Amino acid sequence: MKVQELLKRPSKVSLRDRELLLAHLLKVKVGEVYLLLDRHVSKEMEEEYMRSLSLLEEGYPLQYLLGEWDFYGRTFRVEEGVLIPRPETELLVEKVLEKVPPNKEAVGFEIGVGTGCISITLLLERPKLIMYADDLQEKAVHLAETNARLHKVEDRLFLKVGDMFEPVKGMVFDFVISNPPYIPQKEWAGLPKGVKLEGKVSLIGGEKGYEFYERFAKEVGKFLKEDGFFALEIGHDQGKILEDIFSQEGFFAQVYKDYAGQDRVILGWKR
Ligand SMILES: C[S@@+](CC[C@H](N)C(=O)[O-])C[C@H]1O[C@@H](n2cnc3c(N)ncnc32)[C@H](O)[C@@H]1O
Repeated sequence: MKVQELLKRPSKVSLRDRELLLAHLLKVKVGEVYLLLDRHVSKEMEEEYMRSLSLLEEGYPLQYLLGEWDFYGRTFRVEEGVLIPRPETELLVEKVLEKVPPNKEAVGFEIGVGTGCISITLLLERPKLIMYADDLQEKAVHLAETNARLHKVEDRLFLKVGDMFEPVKGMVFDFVISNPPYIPQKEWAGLPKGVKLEGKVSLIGGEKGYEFYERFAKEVGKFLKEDGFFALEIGHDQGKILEDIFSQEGFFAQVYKDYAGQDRVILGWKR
């Protein structure tokens, strides 16, 4: 069977995802699939393609099938149970890059490192930066270590398993960053099956959804230098409530919307 026959097989999986899957199996870049349309594929590859296609049709995430996904123009390993990097999170990275000049020697801390896509991107964009990062899940910390080695920043990323600020007690930072879980518990049941594979601990923020920020707001002040700041990804409708929470704890806070016009990032400073 030829590549073009595989690609033409009717499926409810989008053409783009089928191209990505084929590129992965053929070990080429996605743009090169169309140069190989006349290539014959082995029986094994045909079977693997069909097996993968069935999984995708059942809602299994393409990213977990591929074992990798792109964030900010770079490729990161991904694994079930750890959040797949999202394009929306690039805005959080951009806001921090705007505030940390390219040659500044700064030290940052990320809570909930996941794949490591945020910290590793910041380290690659800012060569004098040092990052500390933690995650409740050991699996995430191991994955972030793998990604840090892949991108050769392992000597500037200090990782620990731990809860929120516990692994960095007594330290102060130029900034603290996080893309925490922020979905309310009641929405869990309605999430697509594939999204649930990213794990409750990655996604669910508590009954209200914003419990992480309430805890964070009470503690972050102790971990920021006088001119330090924090930057957090937030849910599309959480801007107002979070501005109030941070203002009550003595911070200036500003909400930024994403390209779809939804609340997406909050930045804050000590007053
Ligand atoms: C939404 S995911 C973000 C992952 C990654 N930073 C990203 O943006 O792709 C949230 C991560 O925070 C971790 N997490 C949740 N609560 C935490 C806590 N209290 N302390 C440390 N990590 C936590 C989860 O295990 C998960 O990996």
